[in-house]
Amino acid sequence: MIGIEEKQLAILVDKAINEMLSEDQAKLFSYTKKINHPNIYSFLQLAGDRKLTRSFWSSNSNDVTILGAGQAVTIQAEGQRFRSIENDWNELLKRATIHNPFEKQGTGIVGLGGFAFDPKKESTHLWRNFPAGQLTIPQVMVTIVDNQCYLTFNMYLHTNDHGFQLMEEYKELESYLLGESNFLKQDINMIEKKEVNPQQWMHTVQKATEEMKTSITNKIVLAREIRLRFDKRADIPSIIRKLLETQSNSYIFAYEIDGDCFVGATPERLVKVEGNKLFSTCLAGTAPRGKTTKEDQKIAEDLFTDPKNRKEHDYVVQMIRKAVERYCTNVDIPSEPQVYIYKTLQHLYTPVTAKLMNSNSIFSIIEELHPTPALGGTPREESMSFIRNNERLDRGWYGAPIGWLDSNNNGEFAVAIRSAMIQGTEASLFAGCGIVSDSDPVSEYEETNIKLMPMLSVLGG
Ligand SMILES: C=C(O[C@H]1C=CC=C(C(=O)O)[C@@H]1O)C(=O)O
Ligand SMILES: [Mg+2]
Repeated sequence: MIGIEEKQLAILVDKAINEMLSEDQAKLFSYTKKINHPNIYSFLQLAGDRKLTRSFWSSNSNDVTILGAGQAVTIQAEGQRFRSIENDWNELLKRATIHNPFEKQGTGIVGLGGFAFDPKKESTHLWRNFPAGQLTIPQVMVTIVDNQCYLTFNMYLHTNDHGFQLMEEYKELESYLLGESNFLKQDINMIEKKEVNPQQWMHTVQKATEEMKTSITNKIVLAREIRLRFDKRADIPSIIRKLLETQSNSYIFAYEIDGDCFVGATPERLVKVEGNKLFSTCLAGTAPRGKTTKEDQKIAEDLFTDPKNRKEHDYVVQMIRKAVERYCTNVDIPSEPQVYIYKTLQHLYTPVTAKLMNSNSIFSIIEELHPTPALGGTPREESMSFIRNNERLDRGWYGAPIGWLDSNNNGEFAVAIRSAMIQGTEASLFAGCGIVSDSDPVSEYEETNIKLMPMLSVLGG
C-alpha cells in the first residue's frame, strides 16, 4: 500500500507521462526528499543482494557522500567519450521532470561514472564490462551533504507506464533498501598474490628514461598490475567500509558493472565544480612515511627539496595551469608545492582554484585535463604514444576520471588511482609512477609498492 505522499507523486508521474510526445521519447522523472541517515553499508549490501548495480562516492573531505542502487538510465560511450556522454546527458536533462526543492549539490538527477584511461589502447578481457565511458543515473540514490541526508529516486518513464503502479514498485524498493540488514564487515584472506612482470616493468622504466634523453618527451607515467586471489568472494560494502576507516583525505569510490567492481581510495582530485567555482589539484612526487614524527618531517623536507620529485610535480602544475586558464578567470595557484601526508605516503601537492567562465561544462574541463602529466606525461601525445606502445597493461578505468555530476552545474571527478578491479574471488591492483630522465627503475618500483598498500591492506594483504 502506498501512502498520501506516494499517491500525490503518482499523480505527478502520470502528469509527466501525459506530457510526453511520442512513445520512443522516454524521459526521466526525479524526486528528492529528506530522510534520516541510513546505514550506508546495509543499503549497499541489500542492493547487492537484489543484484542492483551499485555506485559509491565519498569526497576527500567527506563533504559529499553518494550511494546509488540500480540504474534508471545508463549513458554509455565509445570513441569520443567525453563529448558523447555530455550530449546524451544534456538530452536527458532537457526532457527530465525534476522535483528537488533542496538544490543541494549531489541531489536530484545525478550521473555517477567514469571513463577509460585511453580508448585507443586495445581493451583486454579484464575490462570487458567497462566501456570507454559510462554514467549511471541510479534508480535510488542517497546523498549525504552538509550532514543532511537526502533520498532521490529516478524513474525512466515510457508512454505506456502508470504512475500508481510505478510508485508501488518504487515504494517497495525504498522500504527494502532503507530497511534493516544484518550487515557484518567481512574479512577475506588472500591466497595468492602475483606481480605481473616486475622485471619487465623496470626494463620499460629504463627504456622510458633513455627515450627522454633522445626525444622531446620529459615525463612518462608507467603503471603496473598485481593480481590477487581470495578464499571467498570479496564483499564490496566491507571493502568500502575499510577504505573509509583507513584512508582519510582520500576519495573513496566504487562503480559496478555486471558484477565487476572498480573500487579505490584516491588522493587526487581532477576537478570539482560548484556553480562557477572550480577546484583542481596537482599531485605528483612521492615519498614514504617515517616511523616517527621526526622521521616523517625529515622525509618531507627531503621530498620538498628533491629535484627529481620537484620536476615530476612541476610538469603537472604547468599543464594544469595552462588547461585551467583556457576555461577560467581568477586562476590561483601557489608558486610552491606543499608536502601532504597520507596514511602510507607523502606527496607534493599544489591546490588550484579558479572561476569558471560561462557556459563551460565540467566535461570540457575533464577533456582538457585528462590525462594530466601525473598519469600520462609530457608532452601529452608523445608520452601517451610511449605508454600505448610499451606499457604491458590494459589500464581500463585506472588513472582516468571517475566521479559524479548533477543537473545544477555541480560535480566532482577524481583520478582513479590507488584502485582495483574486483571480480568475485579475484582482483587486479594498479599503481604507477612519474618517470623522468633521472628516474631509477628500482626506486620507482619501490614507489609503486607503497602506492599499492592502501588497496592491498583492505584486501587481506
Ligand atoms: C600514478 C600514480 O600516482 C601518480 C599520482 C601521484 C604521484 C605520482 C608519482 O609521484 O609518481 C604519480 O604521478 C598511482 O598512484 O598509480
Ligand atoms: Mg613519483
